[in-house]
Amino acid sequence: MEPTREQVRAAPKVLLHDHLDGGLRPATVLELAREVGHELPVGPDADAEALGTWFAEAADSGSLVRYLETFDHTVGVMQTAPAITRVARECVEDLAADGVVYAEVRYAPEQHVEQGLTLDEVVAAVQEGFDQGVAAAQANGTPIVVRQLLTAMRHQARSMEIAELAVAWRGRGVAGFDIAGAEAGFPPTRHLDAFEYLQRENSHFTIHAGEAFGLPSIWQAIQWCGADRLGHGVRIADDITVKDDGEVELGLLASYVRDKRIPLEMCPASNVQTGAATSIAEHPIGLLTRLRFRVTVNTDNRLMSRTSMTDEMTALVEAFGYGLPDLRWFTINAMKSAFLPFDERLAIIDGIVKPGYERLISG
Ligand SMILES: O=c1[nH]cnc2c1ncn2[C@H]1C[C@H](O)[C@@H](CO)O1
Ligand SMILES: [Zn+2]
Repeated sequence: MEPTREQVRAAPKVLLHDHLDGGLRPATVLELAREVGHELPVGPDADAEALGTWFAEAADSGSLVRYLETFDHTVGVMQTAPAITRVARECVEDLAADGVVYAEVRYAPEQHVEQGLTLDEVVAAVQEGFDQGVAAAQANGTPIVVRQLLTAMRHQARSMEIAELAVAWRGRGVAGFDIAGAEAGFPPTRHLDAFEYLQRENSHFTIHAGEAFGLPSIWQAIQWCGADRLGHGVRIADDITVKDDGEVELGLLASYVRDKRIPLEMCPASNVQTGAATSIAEHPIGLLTRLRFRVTVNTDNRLMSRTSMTDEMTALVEAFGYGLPDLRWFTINAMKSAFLPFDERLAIIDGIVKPGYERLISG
């Protein structure tokens, strides 16, 4: 039996790949833009609905580079500590209201220093907002655990600094590191020194790879840089052949990713917008799930992709006929792959995820 949208919303969900600067409420962008004098691409009379539509349509471009241009209008209004704290608090409130019980939310500190904040002040402002959001969600009866991932922009040259920042903030709300931005032309090995440093420090990191560029990017992320997880990784499907008789053949890299249980942070709606997949129904997540890769389901950018965890999972239910046990599998995959200590992961799996699905399945 396919779950209803309301059941999907009620199910405990785990989110590993969500950008803070890709998840603002349209109304908040409008208000902050007015406060700081940031010029938006919509007319002065546009309301939140119209601005939300602008983001979704502008991002629906078939190109990652054009998709990323829309972030000028979110990053542009996140340049002061109060603005950043507000966005971070609302992010947690929105995720908790959507039934997310654990989230790792990422952003690039280096993009929030235009008006004089230090990198450290940016991380502190986000943490303040996360703490406020967690307290509000707890009071609301929808408890959530949230961690930051610090992203370095792959076309810039600050990855070592950001990696050091992630290590300095370890244990104070930051669980790991990431690189993002335009993929083609900016291979992860450009930042090898940062990844080697993180490994020496026993830190965790994920790398956006195999989204707008193919197998070489995934190969470098894993075999040169040592990524714990892959951001997107959809193009791993290029290394899988499905023959006419249905037999499946995995290339060496695809085998490695599956054998080592390397988590794939899949973001179906975002991939359709950037052209990494033609539709949800044709998204490689179907094949990869069937082949039992370590697949996880994520939102990427809730504003630009007009999505939520409930939307992503509901779309998968509609496209592939998944039931609650499948959604539980994605969720446990994600929780197993989180950058939290093992005992804390287990506590969420056994104490929250499994009983939550059990109630829905038996009820
Ligand atoms: O899907 C993505 N691929 C590559 N980069 C991305 C994606 N979504 C967001 N970003 C970029 C734009 C943001 O400003 C930055 C940090 O969150 O990460
Ligand atoms: Zn992303």
